[in-house]
Amino acid sequence: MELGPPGGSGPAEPGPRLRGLRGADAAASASSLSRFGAEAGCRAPAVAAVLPAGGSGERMGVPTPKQFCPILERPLISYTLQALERVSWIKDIIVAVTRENMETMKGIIQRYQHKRISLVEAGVTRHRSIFNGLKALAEDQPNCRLSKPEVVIIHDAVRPFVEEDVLLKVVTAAQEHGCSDYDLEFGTECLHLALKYSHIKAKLVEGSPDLWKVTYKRDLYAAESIIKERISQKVCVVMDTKEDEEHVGHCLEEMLKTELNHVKVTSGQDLQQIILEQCYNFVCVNVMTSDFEETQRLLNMLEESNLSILYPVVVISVHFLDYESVPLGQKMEKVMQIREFAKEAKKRNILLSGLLIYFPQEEQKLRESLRQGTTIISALIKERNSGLIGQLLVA
Ligand SMILES: Nc1ccn([C@@H]2O[C@H](COP(=O)(O)OP(=O)(O)OP(=O)(O)O)[C@@H](O)[C@H]2O)c(=O)n1
Ligand SMILES: O=P(O)(O)OC[C@@H](O)[C@@H](O)[C@@H](O)CO
Repeated sequence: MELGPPGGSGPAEPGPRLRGLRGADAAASASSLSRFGAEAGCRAPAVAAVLPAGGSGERMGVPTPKQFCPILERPLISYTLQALERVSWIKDIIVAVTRENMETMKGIIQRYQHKRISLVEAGVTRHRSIFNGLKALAEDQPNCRLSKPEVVIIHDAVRPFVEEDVLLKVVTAAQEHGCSDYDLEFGTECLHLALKYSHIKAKLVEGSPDLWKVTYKRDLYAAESIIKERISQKVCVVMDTKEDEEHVGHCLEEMLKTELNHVKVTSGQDLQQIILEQCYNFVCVNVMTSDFEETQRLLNMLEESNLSILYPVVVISVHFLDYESVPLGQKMEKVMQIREFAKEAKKRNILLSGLLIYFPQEEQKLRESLRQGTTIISALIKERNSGLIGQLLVA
C-alpha cells in the first residue's frame, strides 16, 4: 500500500529535548485518529507500520544500500522514521533489515533517538521482508512488547516525505489481505495483492508527488534539495545592537526579508521560543559586543536544546568593519577566531561561518555592503555547504 502526502510543510520535529512541542504535536495527531473513529461511528483502530528496508539498491549504483545513504550526513531511513514517528497514533514501527545491516540500523536508532522501533530480519524479496514484519506483529510471544494492531501501514523505507493526513486516509481505507507463496516471490505491487486476496474491496488513496521513491542516484539529490528548502523557511536574526547601531541590524533584517522571499525572518527576542519552534538558521549580529559574545551565547543555547540532532543548524556570525576606527588587520585577527569556534560547533552539527561587513559612515555605501552581506547570508542558508564552515566571508 503506497502512500502519498498532500504537500509537505515544515520538517518533522527534531531532537528529544523539544518536549513541549512534541507533546502538542502528539496530542493533535492522536486526536486526528480519534476524530476519524468518531466520524466513522467506531473507535479508532490500533495501528502499526512495517517498513521494508532490506533491499540492496542496485539501481542506485552505489555500494551502500540506498536506505543508508546520507542526506545532509544523516541516513535516508532516519528521515522516513522521523516522519512516521511524529504520527503518535502509530503505536509500533517495525523495520525489516538484512542481518548484515542490523548493527548499522541499531546505531542509527540510537544516534538519532528514534522511538517505538522494532527490528526484524528482511527477506529475499520486498514482500518477504514485509511478511516478516507482519509475522512479528502477529506473534504471541511471552516477552513481546508489541501489541497486535488492527491496521498495518506498509511504507517503503525509501519514501521519506510521508505526511500524517495521507496515512490517516490510508488507515481509513485499509482492509485485511493475505498473500500466496507465488506472490511473495514474484509480486511487486501491494495493491495488486490486496485486490487479488482481499474479500473486501481495496481502495487506492491518491498521494502527492512528494511521495516518490528514492530509486536512482539523482533522487538522493532531489531529496536533499527538498529537505534543505524545508529547513530554510525560517531565519532568526539575533542582535546585540543598541541605540545608534540598532539601525544597521534592522536594515539587515529588512533586506533579508526581501532576499529570502517566502522565508519568515524573525528577530531573536525570545530565543528559547524560536529554538523550540524549530528554526534552523540564525544570523547573529555582533555590533556592540566585541568579537563573539553574542554568537557564543547563541551557540550555548543551541547546544542545550539539542536542536541540531536531526538537521544541521546554520549560524552566521556577523561582524562590522569600520576601519576608520579599528585597523583592518586588528579586526581580522580577532574575527579569525571563528575557525576555532566553528570546529567545535561542527561536532554538534552546527555550521558556523563568519561574515565581515564593511561599515562606512555614508548611508548609501552602508546599504550597499549590507545588500552584499544579505546575498552571502542567503547563499549560506540555502546551500548549507559544509565547505564554508569556519570561513570568514567579506561583504
Ligand atoms: N528484499 C527486499 C527488497 C527490497 N526491500 C525494500 O523495499 C523498498 C522498495 O524497494 P526498491 O525500491 O525496489 O528497493 P531495492 O530493492 O533496494 O532497489 P533495487 O530494486 O534498485 O535493487 C525499499 O525500502 C527496500 O529496502 C526489502 O525490504 N527487502
Ligand atoms: O521496482 P519499482 O521501483 O518499480 O517498484 C517498487 C514498488 O513496487 C514498491 O516500492 C511498492 O511501492 C509497490 O507496492
